[in-house]
Amino acid sequence: MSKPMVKVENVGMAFDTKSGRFTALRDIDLDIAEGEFVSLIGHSGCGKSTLLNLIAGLTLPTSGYVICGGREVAGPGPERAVVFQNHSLLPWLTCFENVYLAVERVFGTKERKVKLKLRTEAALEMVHMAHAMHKYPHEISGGMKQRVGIARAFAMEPKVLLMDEPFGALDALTRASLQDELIGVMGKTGATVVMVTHDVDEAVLLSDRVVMMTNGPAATIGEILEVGLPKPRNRLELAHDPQFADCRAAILEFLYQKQMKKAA
Ligand SMILES: Nc1ncnc2c1ncn2[C@@H]1O[C@H](COP(=O)(O)OP(=O)(O)OP(=O)(O)O)[C@@H](O)[C@H]1O
Repeated sequence: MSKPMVKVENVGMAFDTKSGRFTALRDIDLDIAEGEFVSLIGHSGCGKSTLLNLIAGLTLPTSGYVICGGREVAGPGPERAVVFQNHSLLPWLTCFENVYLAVERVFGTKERKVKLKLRTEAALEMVHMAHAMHKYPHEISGGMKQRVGIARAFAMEPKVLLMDEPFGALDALTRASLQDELIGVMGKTGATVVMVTHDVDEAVLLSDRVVMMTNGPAATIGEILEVGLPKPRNRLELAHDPQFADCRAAILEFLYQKQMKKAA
């Protein structure tokens, strides 16, 4: 791998709780290349969000360090945009204004308003939300809100896009159409992405590599699967692809045999 975009080096994370110190993560080593799409998968509570938050700089590790774009992560920054499960749009702003606010924060000091508006519109068009850009969040569906959240993140042109179960709150059909849209957007932007998911099919469909985490406490990386399917991917074609089935089976085996046995 050429110089990684994200480097997680010997990271451990412990929380001080009422009942003492709780070690959530230990010995996490992970290099993510520029343009790579990596999913984090594992049983509930194993520490996927904790790891994503460490890369986002929302929390700092108790041991080891995280490097992004050659610099140590010491807090959140616009080069690492985060998309959460629940859109987190500001309810008093329209879709356009929600995206514009982020664009202005990142580019406002060096670009004119007309350019900022164009950036905002382009991001909303990319997720097919241009038609509803002047609507307020309460006027649009959950899937549409999530599209706006993704547009806002891409509009910031982050080096790394971090997504914590971005489609987890959506029904299966909306989720599938957003995954397909994300495949299209990825093809255009070549962004580096780290995504937390519980969905095995989603992980295989979208990822270059799937990082499988052991059960907590003191969770770590158990196995890493190289997906290797050519991109862009088409969900209908993959439904009959033996390589897709093998990837799926490898993850299921890790989650429901190897990890379940340990938990038992
Ligand atoms: N701020 C905190 N203080 C104490 N414990 C925490 C804190 N944040 C997370 N934890 C604990 O760390 C462990 C990992 O939590 P995390 O939310 O990262 O898991 P997860 O794999 O993302 O879970 P899920 O799939 O259910 O969202 C859990 O046991 C959780 O209770």
